[in-house]
Amino acid sequence: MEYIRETIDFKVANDTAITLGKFDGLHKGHELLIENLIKISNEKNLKSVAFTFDIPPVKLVKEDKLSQNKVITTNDEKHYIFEKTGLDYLIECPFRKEIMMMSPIDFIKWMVKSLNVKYFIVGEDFKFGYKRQGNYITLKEYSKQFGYKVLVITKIKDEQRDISSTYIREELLSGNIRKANSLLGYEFFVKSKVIQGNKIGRTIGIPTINMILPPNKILPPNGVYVTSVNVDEKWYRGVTNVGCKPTISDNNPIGIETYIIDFCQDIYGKEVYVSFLDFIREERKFNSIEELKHQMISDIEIAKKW
Ligand SMILES: Cc1cc2nc3c(=O)[nH]c(=O)nc-3n(C[C@H](O)[C@H](O)[C@H](O)COP(=O)(O)O)c2cc1C
Ligand SMILES: Nc1ncnc2c1ncn2[C@@H]1O[C@H](COP(=O)(O)OP(=O)(O)O)[C@@H](O)[C@H]1O
Repeated sequence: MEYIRETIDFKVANDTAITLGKFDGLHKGHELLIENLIKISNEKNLKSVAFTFDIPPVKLVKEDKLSQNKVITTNDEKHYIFEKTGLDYLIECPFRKEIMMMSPIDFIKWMVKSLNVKYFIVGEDFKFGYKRQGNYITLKEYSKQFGYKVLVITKIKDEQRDISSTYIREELLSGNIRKANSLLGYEFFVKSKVIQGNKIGRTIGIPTINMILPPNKILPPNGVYVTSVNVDEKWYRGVTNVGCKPTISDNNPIGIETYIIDFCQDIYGKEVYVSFLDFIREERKFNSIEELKHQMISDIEIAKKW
């Protein structure tokens, strides 16, 4: 997959089929769009393209609180998931003012000219162009003029409710990891580098990898979770604390740290993936590190048996 970013002057020489969106979380609904995109690209001999913006557009349009702009997947995590889909191109377009101001027709012209689009594959609620004025009907109106086809994909439902990034964010923020994972179609994960912590872990015989997260990454509520950890392409069972370690001090920033079961390596600086499987308990302030250690040992036992 070719990853095009930090430019609005992209070009693809071949004819293409394209899907567009924010794709936050790349959930089951997005997966259906991508499956259709790949099928059509193969049938019609087109290159497959996913077009997304490099930050959630809402961030530039409204001066909202950070909590309302949190994402399920960062750009880097999204790139990692897209990489596995087998698409030909991922375009992560900078969300610049000139693009925000483009009318729907100008947006279509731009796509057709720079990417030779022969097929648009979009969800039924896809909106584009200035003030989100364009939708799939607009795309269809101009299809003859510009020589492309449009396939509209109906949203997948979970019982009565459409599967959406908003739905999944709600479930994650409520701590319903298993529900969020079932809507995502994979396990919610965090990808980042291992940094130095307070070095207390090893003194109690439970070393933990500490990870720094971008401020806009959504996290489940503070607590202890069963996780899977990927180090150097190998998966291990883990047990992860999300929170500010109130037992250690009162002003730790929120972070995530993981004890990896049956693992003994120095991995500072390595990029790891921590996938969340289930909630064990809330984070608590213990009276001593010794009490915390006892609790951590029983958390590890739960994770081992899970
Ligand atoms: C399974 C697990 C459960 C934890 N639970 C709590 C907790 O309830 N309260 C708390 O203050 N810290 C908790 N922590 C964080 C510990 O305080 C932390 O791992 C320890 O201080 C070592 O930190 P260090 O890696 O920075 O040295 C937990 C950590 C793990 C791995
Ligand atoms: N089973 C394990 N789980 C997590 N980290 C481990 C494990 N075994 C060794 N390590 C290493 O130990 C480091 C954590 O030790 P710790 O004393 O908690 O230090 P820190 O506070 O810097 O995280 C990890 O970053 C990792 O390199």
